Amino acid sequence: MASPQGSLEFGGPLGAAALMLVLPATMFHLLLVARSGPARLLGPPPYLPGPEALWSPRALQLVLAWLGLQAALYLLPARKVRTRLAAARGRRAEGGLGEMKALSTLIGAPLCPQVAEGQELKNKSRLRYPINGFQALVVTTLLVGLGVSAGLPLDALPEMLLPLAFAATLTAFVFSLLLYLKALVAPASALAPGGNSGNPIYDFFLGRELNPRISSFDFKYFCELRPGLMAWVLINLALLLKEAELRGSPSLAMWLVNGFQLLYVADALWHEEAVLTTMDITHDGFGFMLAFGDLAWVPFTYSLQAQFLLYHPQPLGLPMASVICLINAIGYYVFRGANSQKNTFRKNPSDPRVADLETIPTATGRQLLVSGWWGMVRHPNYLGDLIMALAWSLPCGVSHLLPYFYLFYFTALLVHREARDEQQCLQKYGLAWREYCKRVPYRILPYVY
Ligand SMILES: NC(=O)C1=CN([C@@H]2O[C@H](COP(=O)(O)OP(=O)(O)OC[C@H]3O[C@@H](n4cnc5c(N)ncnc54)[C@H](OP(=O)(O)O)[C@@H]3O)[C@@H](O)[C@H]2O)C=CC1
Ligand SMILES: CC(C)CCC[C@@H](C)[C@H]1CC=C2C3=C(CC[C@@]21C)[C@@]1(C)CC[C@H](O)C[C@@H]1CC3
Repeated sequence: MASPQGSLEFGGPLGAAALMLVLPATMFHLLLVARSGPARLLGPPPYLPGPEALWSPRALQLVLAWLGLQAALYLLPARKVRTRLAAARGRRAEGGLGEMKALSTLIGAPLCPQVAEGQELKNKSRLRYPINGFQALVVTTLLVGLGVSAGLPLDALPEMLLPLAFAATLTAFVFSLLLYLKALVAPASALAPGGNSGNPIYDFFLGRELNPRISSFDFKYFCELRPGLMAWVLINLALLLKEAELRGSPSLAMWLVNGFQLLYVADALWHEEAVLTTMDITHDGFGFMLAFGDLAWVPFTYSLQAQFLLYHPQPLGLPMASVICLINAIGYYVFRGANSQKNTFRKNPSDPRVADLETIPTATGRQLLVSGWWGMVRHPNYLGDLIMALAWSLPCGVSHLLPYFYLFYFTALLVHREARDEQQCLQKYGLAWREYCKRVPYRILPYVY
């Protein structure tokens, strides 16, 4: 996508083409290396898989069935809410509270919005999004639990990771192609600020349409949080079950990795609405980068630590496990504290939890927080996320570099993301942003960066 200055990002068409080869190749390299004896991150892969090791119609069926299940969970409650909304609209005469009560009684949930509005679009309209990701996680957990107790061989999944990753990559590629074609007939107002350079390779990679939808089904929002994140924890669980089968019980290290990453995914789905303000939803088009990232990269590389532990068991004593839990808790505290503080402030600046914080006014009418978490560094949420990333790798010991891949990749991703966000904020807030940078000089790590 073009940066606010109009230059192309990610190294332009050449960079985009290279990334489209390097990212899937890296994912397959990691999958192969994690199960090899030496597990060397930087060495060559133990072997090059032939087509028979990659292609499996069954794996493709599983990937499509998984997407179908998640799509159904995304749609079903949303439809209910929409019809109920219509019913609730009929009760407007009762006033706002009456409407909320009617809604919550109908959906059997506490008083909480089940549909959220996104940021304002170019044409001044706002899209509506179902907020039912956490429910989808609960239902998926119940279904998987039922399946396993009925004999579903979840422990067979670790052996299928290679063909599953191939099927997910293929699906992401075909999906991105369809999205590219769909954008050809989309109105100009539906296109993303970037991803429309005129170069087909670059635009295919970045994505042309901002919020591709069919009816109320929003493809980008759906993919960002559900199939990939939930597949990640499902793969982790399958690896844990496989370890229990091989060694009698799961190791403490495997428990920690599963627990930490489940917390992270459940937290993301619990705070699903927050994703509506991320640059992925508000700024980036939906192309190969996000489709591959969401559907293949997240489940198959973010589960690397659990993959590593299955083939390379690591001793972990209780004292060290406690220290690692403390590191994860600190990371989560910073990550959640910072994200919630900003989200609360953006929703309602006079909320008592944030009303006392110091702010900088901007010409847009919005304010920037300059005390609290956002007065410590300019991206405290990234700092918390990185501390958690460290805690996810530590249970794997220090004998191998491989389980630290996520930490290295994530540092690079967040440094790059932070730079893109700075550019966008500078464009949005101008002098006020410069003032913020002067008052809060460090980006992610206090006194270092
Ligand atoms: N695990 C993974 O692979 C990934 C995880 N993440 C995580 O997702 C979360 C969301 O990250 P991301 O979408 O990058 O962006 P952020 O949540 O950091 O949001 C950045 C936006 O926040 C607003 N903002 C910045 N500074 C201030 C301030 N001082 N006061 C008020 N508002 C401010 C600006 O938007 P505005 O002013 O318009 O509100 C800015 O564009 C993070 O916790 C991140 O760590 C992100 C990417 C990948
Ligand atoms: C394939 C490339 C290397 C880039 C892919 C990037 C994607 C994997 C990430 C882009 C932004 C993401 C966010 C999350 C997951 C990873 C992707 C999709 C979260 C959902 C993770 C949980 C957090 O609580 C919110 C994040 C929002 C952004």
